[in-house]
Amino acid sequence: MSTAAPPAGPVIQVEHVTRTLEGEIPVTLVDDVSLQIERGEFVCVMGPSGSGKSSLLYLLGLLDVPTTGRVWVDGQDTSGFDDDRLADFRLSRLGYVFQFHFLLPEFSALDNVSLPIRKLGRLRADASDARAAELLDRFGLQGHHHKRPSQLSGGQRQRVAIARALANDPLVILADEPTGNLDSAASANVRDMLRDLTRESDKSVVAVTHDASFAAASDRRIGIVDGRIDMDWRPDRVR
Ligand SMILES: Nc1ncnc2c1ncn2[C@@H]1O[C@H](COP(=O)(O)OP(=O)(O)OP(=O)(O)O)[C@@H](O)[C@H]1O
Repeated sequence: MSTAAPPAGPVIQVEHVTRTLEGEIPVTLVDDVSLQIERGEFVCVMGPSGSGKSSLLYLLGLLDVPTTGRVWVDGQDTSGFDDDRLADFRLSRLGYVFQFHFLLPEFSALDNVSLPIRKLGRLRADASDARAAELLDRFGLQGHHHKRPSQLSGGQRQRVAIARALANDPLVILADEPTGNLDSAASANVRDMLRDLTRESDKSVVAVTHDASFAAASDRRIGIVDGRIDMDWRPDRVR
């Protein structure tokens, strides 16, 4: 699968991004973070519980809007985007994998992957289903296309979720504890699938995780403490 994106510039760039929750006692979730995610990087975000990792991932993935600062995706400043434009950007350029799969329980695996393709509207229904089937097969789900999420194992469900995240050929996959509910064999499988995406294409993966094997497999480790970047390490750059 190829992406039509130009191979220039970071795929996500955030500058001086802060996210504050207003209230009697305001809470700062993300505190003046600036970073760039390059094309093809496998990035692992780590840090103590409650340090703001998920909050940062939501800002990178346009699932939340910063209180101050700017987020560029694919070279475009998203700060002036209205909700429709943000939704379109999420659907066409970004993919998400969460700890809980969030598959639609009443739909088959095939429909769960095909629905976002149909929603984007670039392919007809039959072509959307064909692409969904191809993605499921790629992740070893032959013979499971017509099963509902409840008829699949945890690892299989997460592979459907990865296929769904790839449905519209995104530039980046944002993953929040993608192996948090899986046993070690299924975790390794999901980790390798995400890593392989960054090796076979110039897609990037940003994964929030407590899984040390993710960090070992990553190109870059970002540490978050108290909503700030505490470490940003690329092993290949220090050799
Ligand atoms: N909607 C909210 N209202 C109040 N506090 C919140 C809200 N969302 C997040 N927080 C708080 O903000 C902080 C950062 O949360 P976040 O989920 O980003 O951390 P995290 O590093 O991903 O944690 P974990 O590893 O436990 O998932 C935490 O202290 C959390 O309790």
